[in-house]
Amino acid sequence: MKKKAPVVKNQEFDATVIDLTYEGNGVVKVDDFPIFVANAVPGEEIRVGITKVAGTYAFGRVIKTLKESADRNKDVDVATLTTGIAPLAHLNYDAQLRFKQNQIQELFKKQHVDVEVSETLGMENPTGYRNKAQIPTRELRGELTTGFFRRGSHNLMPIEDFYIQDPEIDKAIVVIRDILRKYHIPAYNEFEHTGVIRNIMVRRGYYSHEMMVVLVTRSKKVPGAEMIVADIREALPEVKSIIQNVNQEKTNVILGEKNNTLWGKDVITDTLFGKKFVIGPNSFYQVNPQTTETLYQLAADKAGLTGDEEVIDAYSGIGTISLTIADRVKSVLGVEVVPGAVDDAKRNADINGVNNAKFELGKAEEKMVEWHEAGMRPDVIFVDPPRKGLTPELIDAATGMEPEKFVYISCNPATLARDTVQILENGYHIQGPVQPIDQFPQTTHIESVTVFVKD
Ligand SMILES: C[S@@+](CC[C@H](N)C(=O)[O-])C[C@H]1O[C@@H](n2cnc3c(N)ncnc32)[C@H](O)[C@@H]1O
Repeated sequence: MKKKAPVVKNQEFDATVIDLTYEGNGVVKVDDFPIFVANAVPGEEIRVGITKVAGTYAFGRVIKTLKESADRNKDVDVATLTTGIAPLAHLNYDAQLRFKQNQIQELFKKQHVDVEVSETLGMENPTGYRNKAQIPTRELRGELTTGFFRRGSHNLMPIEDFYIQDPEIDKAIVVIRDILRKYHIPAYNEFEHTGVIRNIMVRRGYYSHEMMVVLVTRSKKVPGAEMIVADIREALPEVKSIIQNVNQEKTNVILGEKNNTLWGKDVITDTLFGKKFVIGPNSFYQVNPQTTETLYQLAADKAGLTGDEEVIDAYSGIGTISLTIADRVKSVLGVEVVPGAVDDAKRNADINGVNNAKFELGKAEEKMVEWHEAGMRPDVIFVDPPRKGLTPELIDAATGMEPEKFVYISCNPATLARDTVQILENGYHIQGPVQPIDQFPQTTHIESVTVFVKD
């Protein structure tokens, strides 16, 4: 029989925070029954108020902190902590880095994989790093408002300082918001599926300072588009590209597939390792330009490239890994599922005069099987999948091609640890420690590089 919850809604009591969840919530327990509390740091003593009781757990809030932890970050305001933009910001940066190393260790342990995990490589200045913002807009008090959703909700909280974004992007969001207000452009209403502007996306090249503005709209047309474009150009001279992206679906996915360039170029450029990259609106580009070079350098070094290798770069995006390693290998073949990103990758190879890199459009899990069946024998395979990780078919095909090295760049240690079990079963072992790199400070996201070598 299900045990009755030992707490009820609105109950208050004092407790010690004993742990932190993957989502960054503190954990307190009553008779072994877990209660998840936002903005609570392990070691702290708090007065908890129960906000919701579910079957086997409950949620609570901090009513009062009775004893503060030395790991608490005091340099962050309440608004940032209330939104979901920086769910680890209540921890000081050292504690965040330890949390990430520890998460990876725990997830491997759960899979019974014995592996060493190095200390997380962190940033010197771990705020204001994001080169891309995707800001939701909603009508609040009769006007289009920008901000971020409160944690675990779709209630927009108006904020102007997004804490982890490039401050120039924060300023641009406010400017664009005010221009849209000036022309009375209605924001999206997700309940009624009405309104015009769903999101404002801004991307800014870290080195180039080129800015792209994408207005994501529910409607096919943007009323007053010409005036809006003129005002944005005048107010934000860094803007090189203004695009309308149409998303008419009832979905949480931000971008639709259709883009309409309202003014300027259809891409912006940025630089990595001295190479130039064009980046289109739908293309993935690492959001932390300051740590991306470290990440790629590490992956390339760990692969021990000598110049003779035939390489596969699965999940190749706009070709950043392929093109930054191209002069250290014989050839590289990328595969990527987003057509615009493959176009960008091909353009990037041309721009940089790289002629030993090729890119194919397709699902990595299908292409790898095709290439395996065609008898391809790469020396090194890099994989850099989205959070859902690899498929069993991809792992079988990749290991079946018997590369000497298999370099796994992961943004989700849970799927990394899961996939590792199969890679090890298929005749590979882990070389050296897993290296976490903090691509996403203040958030619970964890990036790492793991190298597998053929037994
Ligand atoms: C984490 S990003 C890595 C991109 C690139 N390696 C980089 O560092 O910029 C993952 C990429 O995989 C692509 N992708 C997602 N699912 C895919 C699939 N099934 N097959 C191929 N590519 C896929 C995404 O569009 C995205 O560009």
